[in-house]
Amino acid sequence: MKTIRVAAGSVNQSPLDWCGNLARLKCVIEEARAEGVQFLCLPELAITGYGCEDAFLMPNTVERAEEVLGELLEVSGGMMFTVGLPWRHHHALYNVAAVIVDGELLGLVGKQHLAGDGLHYEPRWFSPWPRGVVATTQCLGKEVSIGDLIFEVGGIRFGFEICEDAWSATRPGGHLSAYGLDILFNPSASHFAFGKQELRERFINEGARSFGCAYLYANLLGNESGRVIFDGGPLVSNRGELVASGKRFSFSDHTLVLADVDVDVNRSQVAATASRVVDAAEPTGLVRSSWVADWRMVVPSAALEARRWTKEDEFAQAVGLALFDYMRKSYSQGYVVSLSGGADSSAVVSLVVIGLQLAIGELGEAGVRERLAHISLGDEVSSWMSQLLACVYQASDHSGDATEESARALAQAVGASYQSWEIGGLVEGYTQMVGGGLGRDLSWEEDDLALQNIQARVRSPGIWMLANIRGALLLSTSNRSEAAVGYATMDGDTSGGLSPVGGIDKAYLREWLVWLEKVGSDSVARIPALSYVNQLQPTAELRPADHGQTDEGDLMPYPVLDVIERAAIRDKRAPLEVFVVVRGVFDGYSDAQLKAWVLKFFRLWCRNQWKRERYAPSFHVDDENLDPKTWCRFPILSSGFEVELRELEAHQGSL
Ligand SMILES: Nc1ncnc2c1ncn2[C@@H]1O[C@H](COP(=O)(O)OP(=O)(O)OC[C@H]2O[C@@H]([n+]3cccc(C(=O)O)c3)[C@H](O)[C@@H]2O)[C@@H](O)[C@H]1O
Ligand SMILES: Nc1ncnc2c1ncn2[C@@H]1O[C@H](COP(=O)(O)OP(=O)(O)OP(=O)(O)O)[C@@H](O)[C@H]1O
Ligand SMILES: NC(=O)CC[C@H](N)C(=O)O
Repeated sequence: MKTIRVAAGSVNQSPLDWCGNLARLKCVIEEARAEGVQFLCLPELAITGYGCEDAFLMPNTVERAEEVLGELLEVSGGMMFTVGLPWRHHHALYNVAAVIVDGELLGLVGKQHLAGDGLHYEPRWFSPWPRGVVATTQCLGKEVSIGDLIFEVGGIRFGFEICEDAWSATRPGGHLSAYGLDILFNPSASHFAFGKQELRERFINEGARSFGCAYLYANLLGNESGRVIFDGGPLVSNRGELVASGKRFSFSDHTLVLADVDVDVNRSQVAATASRVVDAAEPTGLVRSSWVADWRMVVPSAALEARRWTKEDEFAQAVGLALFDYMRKSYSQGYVVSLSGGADSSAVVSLVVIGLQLAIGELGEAGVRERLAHISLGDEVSSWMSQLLACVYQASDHSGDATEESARALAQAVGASYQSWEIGGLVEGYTQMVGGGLGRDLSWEEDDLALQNIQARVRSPGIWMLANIRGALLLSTSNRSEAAVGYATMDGDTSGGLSPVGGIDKAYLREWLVWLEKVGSDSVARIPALSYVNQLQPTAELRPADHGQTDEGDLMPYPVLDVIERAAIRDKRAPLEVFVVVRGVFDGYSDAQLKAWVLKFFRLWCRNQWKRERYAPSFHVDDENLDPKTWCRFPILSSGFEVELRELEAHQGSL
């Protein structure tokens, strides 16, 4: 029996936060040491933070990262760990994992497959390290190996797959395993998306099974740089079986999971695999160290977080954590929401509440005070919500009692501060002023959009003013479905610094609110006061009540909009193909009606790219994202699929 103790740790880092990032790394290393860990995996680019953007190109960034690495050497006595940083070699930048063993830097492993799709832009800054190439570099005043390396430390063989490396068909574990692997390390910076942890578990288990080793997976944690949420949730698999899985969406600075692995058992199983391809020669990139980890005689243990994740729970916890982190990392005093009592603003309020409740649940009162040290929180925990979240209902002449009741009930139930303002006089003032200048009275017949938009815009200055006074962030409430078709007033209801539900569609938000009212989970408490909003039909309430305005009347049913949007934008189908898709999904509508909605979608989509460019940053939750800065790019000016739409319009008969 030869048992080693391995661990994977997640850390909540911030880009370029040299002192904070170092302190958190030291903390997790010390905890691992106290637990007797011998081999520890820490995340990709954890020294600098993953989201440094073009600051990766600053020589200062690489120099500071090297200094931090030097400080980490000093706390590496008696153990091996790996941590990620950017590194320059031959005037190119590489994304590397440093391997540190008992006070010595053994080498720098280069990432071979750069992440360049979706919200990842690594090829903008980094070069991929070529397979099979090994070189030397000067780091911390000494010559060390860099490149496609494999290590033998105290008789334990280990190699690396750095995040995207493991997502590729040509993952490095395949060729490394020919030389015999005891451990494969995967330092990662893998963004949250619905259902993605299951996918990670699949390739981690599969790697560990087919390479016959222990697989250590360490992801980053939390809202690191604004938009992207990292799950945390470190994992250890041994020969295909998940043996340790850490908390996802933790509010702590770090999480750590341990596992004891019997190397002898793994090796004999591998030796018994007749189909295994073995390379008897030494690998070119072999780096050896004589440091010997103490062998243990302990029965392998496991630390599994056995939890089935629903999409509802993932959404609540990921965005709750993202909002909490955003508040503390932006040093703001809390949040302000213009609360209409409708679905979007109610969802935004609920997510802020969930974030604070989860933080209190996990960190306790003292822990939250420490995390929000820049805020002088009230003596009573029960007063915190009203201190950190202010909601304002802003009634116009067209607002209904039902929405005000819904807004008030929610704010009171969650303990947020609440007030109600009248904006009718301000709307009237602008209408008179502009009408006076034009020399005519404005009317709904002639000036419909302008009269709608002025109400949404008049709600903006007061709520911004309140945000300024409270030193708080104004949250905008736009959802992804509205963003797709520009169904929002720019500088009106789009006002705000952060858009928590900008990445999620309206139909799902409404389902989620029902779940939150009626179901909840072990971690996320129900909010029964959402019963009011869940009974309302979504409406902008911008036209007089007798116009019977509803979002779906102005646009189209949200479920249809979602299917069109997915087919057109995520799946990149042409208008006629989109029509074929929706026709296959919805048989209750006529062809003429569906065609009209597809045409409307494309026209509004093309016309409103400029609005999407101007939305406040939102959180990434899936691959249907429309954020032009990170995910979905489209020209602001274009012909708007003129020819394709004409063809669709003219199309008759069977398809
Ligand atoms: N390519 C371009 N680049 C830069 N700017 C461009 C532009 N095209 C138009 N514009 C500008 O945009 C203006 C029009 O945009 P904007 O003023 O935002 O308004 P607009 O898009 O015309 O109308 C807003 C729509 O959103 C709906 N809405 C508003 C508020 C709340 C809700 C709700 O769901 O609660 C719904 C409302 O019913 C209406 O259908 C133009 O006057 C022009 O100045
Ligand atoms: N009466 C109001 N009081 C305060 N804010 C309002 C009011 N009406 C609209 N707003 C602001 O404008 C945003 C957009 O309006 P919208 O009607 O789309 O709200 P909503 O919360 O999405 O409700 P719905 O589900 O009815 O669409 C709201 O989320 C809110 O921030
Ligand atoms: N940092 C990375 O290499 C991330 C890429 C990987 N496909 C992921 O999303 O997890």
